[in-house]
Amino acid sequence: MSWVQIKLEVNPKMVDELEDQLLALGACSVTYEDAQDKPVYEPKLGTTPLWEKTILIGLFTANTPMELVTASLENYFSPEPLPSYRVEIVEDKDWEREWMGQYHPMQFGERLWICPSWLEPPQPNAVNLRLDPGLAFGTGTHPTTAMCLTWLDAQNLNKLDVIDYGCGSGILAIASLLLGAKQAIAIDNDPQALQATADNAQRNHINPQQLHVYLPENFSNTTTDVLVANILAKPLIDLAPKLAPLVKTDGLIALSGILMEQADQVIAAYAPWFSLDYFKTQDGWVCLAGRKIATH
Ligand SMILES: C[S@@+](CC[C@H](N)C(=O)[O-])C[C@H]1O[C@@H](n2cnc3c(N)ncnc32)[C@H](O)[C@@H]1O
Repeated sequence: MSWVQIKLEVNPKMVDELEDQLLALGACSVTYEDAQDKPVYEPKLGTTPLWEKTILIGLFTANTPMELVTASLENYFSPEPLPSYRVEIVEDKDWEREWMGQYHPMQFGERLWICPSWLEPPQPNAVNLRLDPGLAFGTGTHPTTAMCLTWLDAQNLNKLDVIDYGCGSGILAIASLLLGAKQAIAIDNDPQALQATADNAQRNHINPQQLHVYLPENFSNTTTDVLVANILAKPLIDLAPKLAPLVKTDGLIALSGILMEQADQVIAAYAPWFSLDYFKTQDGWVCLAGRKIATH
């Protein structure tokens, strides 16, 4: 299995804070090395000498959209520029053991827990979704996923249909079903995400009749009670005219993957069909939620 890592050249004083930041962004592990121990970057004239810097390394699963990670880091460092960094693919099975020690059961809202398969759920009577980091995005560690999970937990999904647009690992579709939804449709433009969703559904004993996975081009439009989409602001804005007809009048929508400064643009793009409001903000990200209004 391959991984993707981001190496940031940072001031050693920032290491602890940035480690938390990378973990919050979904890193499976964070390690660091003093630049003088293992020089990775050539010193340039007029720049801070290497030995005053630390190389912080955040390791992510291969399909993590690194543009989400770098956008979030840019936001974190703003108004200062993002320090010098590089993103690279890593082939190293030893990392698997590294992150196994760092991925813990997590609670979202009142009822929902995401638990790795190698640990017993701390609350056996809670709604426990068993999930391990894999090739598709969506473990619950990223704030954009976490906010959607909290939103789903806060809804009464009993007997409702849910569409998870941009399903990644299928975490939101599977959580919806475990929280009582009648049926879920999971859509992604990455075939690997659809495979991961099917595998994760099986691991959670989801009835195959309740979950259907589609590439966007193979999905014949239907209407749903609830739509959740954790993609980036730009695709969400482009998709607005396509997603709007999928939701029944008075149906619910939650949109995530949006940076604070992009929220107004997303609200405006969906305004012809939805009254959207801030549901939650976390680490510079926003989750918008609302209902479909009657249009004439
Ligand atoms: C940030 S991940 C979210 C995964 C998961 N739903 C979660 O909340 O963790 C976004 C997913 O959307 C998919 N995606 C991006 N643009 C898309 C589009 N235009 N149509 C369908 N899927 C898309 C990506 O392949 C990726 O799996």
